[in-house]
Amino acid sequence: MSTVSASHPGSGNAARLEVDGVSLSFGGLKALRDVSFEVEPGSITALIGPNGAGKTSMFNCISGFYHPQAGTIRFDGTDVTRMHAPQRAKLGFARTFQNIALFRGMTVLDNIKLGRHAHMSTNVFQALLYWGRASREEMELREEIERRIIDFLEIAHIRHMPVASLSYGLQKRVELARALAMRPRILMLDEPVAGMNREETEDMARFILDVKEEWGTTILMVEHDMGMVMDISDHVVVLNFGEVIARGLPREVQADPRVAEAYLGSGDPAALMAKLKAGSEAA
Ligand SMILES: Nc1ncnc2c1ncn2[C@@H]1O[C@H](COP(=O)(O)OP(=O)(O)OP(=O)(O)O)[C@@H](O)[C@H]1O
Repeated sequence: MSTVSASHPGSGNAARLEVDGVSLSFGGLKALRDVSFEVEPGSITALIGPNGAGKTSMFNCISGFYHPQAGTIRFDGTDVTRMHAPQRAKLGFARTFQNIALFRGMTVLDNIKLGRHAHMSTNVFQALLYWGRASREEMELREEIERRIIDFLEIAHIRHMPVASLSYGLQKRVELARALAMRPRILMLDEPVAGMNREETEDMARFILDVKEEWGTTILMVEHDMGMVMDISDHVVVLNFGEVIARGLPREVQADPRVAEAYLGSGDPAALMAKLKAGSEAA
């Protein structure tokens, strides 16, 4: 397993996120209605719900791609609701994407290096200029961070390979590495195990838990794999038709008839448990 010490640059720097009364409409369609929840520092919170429930819309409001018409998003007490995505990245927001967003022709290491740019500028070209000006000490510090992330995620053997040559599961791991290179205070994972086989899913779940436990990073994820969500989350928030219908510990959410109804059309938690179990075993 990994050897990252408690003195890792990301440790002890977790942030609290508060979503308070957020509403978002697209024309006449209400994608989010008065959504409120908290993500505690150093915890894993999962945002779940059936297709079209509003999970991606919520994620985009938190990372700054969308701006809600009502409500407030606070990050360690700072109101970030009107801030743009690059400003939020500078505060410590980092995210991965549902469809992998890597430069496929570039090596793993170069992709991870691009994670740095969040703290320097708003685009890659400015980041490249910055590297030219950065002091030797800064460069050494960043290289140390990259080396530790690469060891941590067990990708040293592929660091000089082009991303396009890697399996899907490894590409997702490189995307996580790039997000970690931003030294996030909150890590937002958009369907981190979508499309993965069981072994890849278990590896990714282990790495996500390690990020929380060894770095203390606050983690918010959207994920459809219920087995994985229930295994590693501290807190689960359930959206349906843009509204929070349940939130709490994984076992509380699983036992909630409103959640069973949203997923199955009936309020039988036992049937939901059976479906989740079947889904996990089939994957
Ligand atoms: N850019 C947009 N323009 C118009 N409607 C949108 C836009 N983005 C989302 N919607 C609508 O808002 C609602 C919520 O969509 P959203 O993608 O947030 O749900 P989701 O829970 O992430 O779904 P899925 O699990 O299928 O990804 C849906 O009815 C969707 O069609």
